[in-house]
Amino acid sequence: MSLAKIKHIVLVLSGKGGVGKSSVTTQLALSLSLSGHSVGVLDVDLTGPSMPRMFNIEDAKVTQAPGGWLPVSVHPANPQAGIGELRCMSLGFLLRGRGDAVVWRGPKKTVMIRQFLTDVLWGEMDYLLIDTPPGTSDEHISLAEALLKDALPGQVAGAVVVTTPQAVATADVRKELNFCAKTSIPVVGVIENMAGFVCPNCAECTNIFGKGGGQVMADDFNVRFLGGVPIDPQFVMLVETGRRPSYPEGTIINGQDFPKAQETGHVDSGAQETKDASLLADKYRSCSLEPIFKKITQDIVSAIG
Ligand SMILES: Nc1ncnc2c1ncn2[C@@H]1O[C@H](COP(=O)(O)OP(=O)(O)OP(=O)(O)O)[C@@H](O)[C@H]1O
Ligand code: SF4
Repeated sequence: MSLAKIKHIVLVLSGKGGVGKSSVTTQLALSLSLSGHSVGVLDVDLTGPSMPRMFNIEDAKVTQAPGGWLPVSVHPANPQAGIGELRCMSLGFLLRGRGDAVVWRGPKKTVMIRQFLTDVLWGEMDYLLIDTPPGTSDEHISLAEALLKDALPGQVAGAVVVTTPQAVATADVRKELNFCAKTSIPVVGVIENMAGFVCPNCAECTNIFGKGGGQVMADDFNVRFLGGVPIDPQFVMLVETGRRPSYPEGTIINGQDFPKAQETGHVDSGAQETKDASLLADKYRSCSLEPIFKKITQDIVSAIG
């Protein structure tokens, strides 16, 4: 099995679309890699594969080697800088055009998911993050069955469930947590995304959708609450244009002063700055969400052991 040399497999789930599951997967991957772990990201959201866009590697091609597909490199390891390598495999690389969509029926999707689990040559990796489609579809059941059948004991560390402050009040997230219970996939924890908004004018974080629902729900289900992540327009800018985030002086996020990106020594070359995948992790260091994900990944790493 191509997953044999992966230490920990983590699924990223969300009750419904658009809550930021792929953004969370991206940031977990960057954060784990910035703390020295080698990370693979497998995008099995077959109807809307977004990881190539998130990592700014949309034009990359997957190479077919004798034993299977070689995942695309987002960046190599840099041991001097304490950065682990990051690789990605997605159906998006196999589609011909950026706007192409997959309109397969269930059985074909099941076959593709199985192939992704068996035919990608990951090699040795500390973490494999699997970005799943929203909801609890047949694809999730196929994925859970295939993983639990083929994975080594203890290799499937569990699921990170992503929600938003509004979604915690709905049945979707609860369905997701019930799905984990039924399929015997442990819940690593819940992340509440879009918990507040970082104003680009004054950099103050305002909890426009309320706060604390994720914590309450995690308590109800007796699972870990990993933290709240505000909406930061600078993160969207980083993904969409590849430009390094830069904040006004005195940025306050989650009640704390955010260290000024300008002080980290970068020179913001604005529009001249081009999309460069090798610099994504470096630019992410200047994002207000980076310290939040650093703390979340530390909690995940210590929970998984
Ligand atoms: N914390 C955040 N701050 C700023 N923008 C965010 C945040 N979380 C998500 N977004 C943005 O919201 C949009 C939807 O996010 P994303 O694609 O991650 O959602 P998803 O749940 O994976 O959606 P899908 O239904 O396609 O699987 C993206 O443009 C993303 O950049
Ligand atoms: S948070 Fe402050 S600067 Fe931002 S829009 Fe509101 S009032 Fe204006």
